[in-house]
Amino acid sequence: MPSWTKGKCIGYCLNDKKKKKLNFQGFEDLCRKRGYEVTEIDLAKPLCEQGPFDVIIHKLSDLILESSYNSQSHQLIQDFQAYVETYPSIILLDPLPAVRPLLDRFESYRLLQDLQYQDNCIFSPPYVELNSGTGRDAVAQIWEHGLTFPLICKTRVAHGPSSHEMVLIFNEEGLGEVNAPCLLQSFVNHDAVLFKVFVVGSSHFVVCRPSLKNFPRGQSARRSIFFNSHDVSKPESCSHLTELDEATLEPTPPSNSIVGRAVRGLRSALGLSLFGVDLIVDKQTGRCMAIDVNTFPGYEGVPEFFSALLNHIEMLLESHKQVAKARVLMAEYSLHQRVLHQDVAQESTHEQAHDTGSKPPWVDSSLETPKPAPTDSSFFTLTVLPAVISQH
Ligand SMILES: Nc1ncnc2c1ncn2[C@@H]1O[C@H](COP(=O)(O)OP(=O)(O)OP(=O)(O)O)[C@@H](O)[C@H]1O
Ligand SMILES: O=P(O)(O)O[C@H]1[C@H](OP(=O)(O)O)[C@@H](OP(=O)(O)O)[C@@H](O)[C@@H](O)[C@@H]1OP(=O)(O)O
Ligand SMILES: [Mg+2]
Ligand SMILES: [Mg+2]
Repeated sequence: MPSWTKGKCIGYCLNDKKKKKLNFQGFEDLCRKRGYEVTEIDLAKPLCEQGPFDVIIHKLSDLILESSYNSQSHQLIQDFQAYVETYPSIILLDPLPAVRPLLDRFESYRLLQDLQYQDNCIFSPPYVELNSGTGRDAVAQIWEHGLTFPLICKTRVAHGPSSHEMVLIFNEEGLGEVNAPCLLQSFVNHDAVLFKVFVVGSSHFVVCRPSLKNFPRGQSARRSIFFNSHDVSKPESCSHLTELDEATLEPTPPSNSIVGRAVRGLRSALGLSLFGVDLIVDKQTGRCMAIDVNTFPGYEGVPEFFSALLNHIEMLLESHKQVAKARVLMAEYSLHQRVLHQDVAQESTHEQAHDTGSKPPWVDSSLETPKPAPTDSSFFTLTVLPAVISQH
């Protein structure tokens, strides 16, 4: 057990369903084996009585959403946010302001479009946001934005059981059956295969899942299909909607380079450590399309999830330690500079040599002549700090 993990405390805050699905006890056991303390956080009790924490892992999506209409949830979120702001040394996976955009499809799909502008290798199907009324009110926009039938309708809210209720719409008539707030997106044929990319810090893992089958492009007389996304794209999903009508070859998975570009682009746009992105390969163009981004997803099919998560935490702890060290060094340096300036002032007054007796940290005592001292504090801000930070 490395000695530096001793006494470090990892707090977590997950609902019962998430703990059970992840088998989170396995993660707790792994952490304890490596010398960490692990504490389950009870948001109803004062946080300062439960810590101190070095790391907090959470999925507070339910509470964040509830906080917009429930004063009790609002208070709990405020208290949590105030606590982590009071102790900025806590490593939070992930910060609440970074999580929020992924709970709203309007925001997350805008992010996907930005990604397409920045890197024209990662596409996302065209869509229209519906703020009020029914889909009928969006007909003009649908044509204007170049959307093509069939359309897939998704709720604006991206988290929670009802957020997975979707509709496949085959004609303008069908648009009358869906209500705002929702998003209408072109359906893209992709041979019923979904590539789920699960991200943990700088690592990512790709798993294959079933997905919706192909449909003829353009308007048709078909009636709309209402479905739950968890019935089509979970590992165990078994639905007539995922059975292809024609025999086709399996699509070629997106290349490592494309997946890597999508992950890097999203990681820097989102500022999250734990997220997932769903990719499909457009049957017509062969382009890789991002169709969904999720905060702290299930990582089902990723046996390395716990070790990747703990490795990521250890990398962050180490990097915090280095930054803290550099700060101490910088403080010592400025203090020494001040002492030196005082001495120089005194020397010029008394016109005599003066030795402070203390050695600045950059003087290597094993050498006969001291290394030249840096000339000003910019040495640290420009050289030492960036070097330390860039290593992490
Ligand atoms: N534009 C699209 N074209 C083709 N199929 C799509 C498209 N968007 C979604 N799908 C299909 O619908 C399913 C659900 O869509 P999406 O991933 O957006 O829903 P979700 O409920 O947010 O999923 P998750 O459980 O991953 O959060 C996908 O797994 C895929 O099979
Ligand atoms: O983490 P939760 O339990 O809340 O559910 C998440 C679910 O994971 P799980 O079904 O394995 O648990 C995820 O599935 P995968 O992408 O991993 O397939 C995905 O559907 C998220 O959108 C869900 O988040 P929510 O809709 O709740 O925001
Ligand atoms: Mg999805
Ligand atoms: Mg989703």
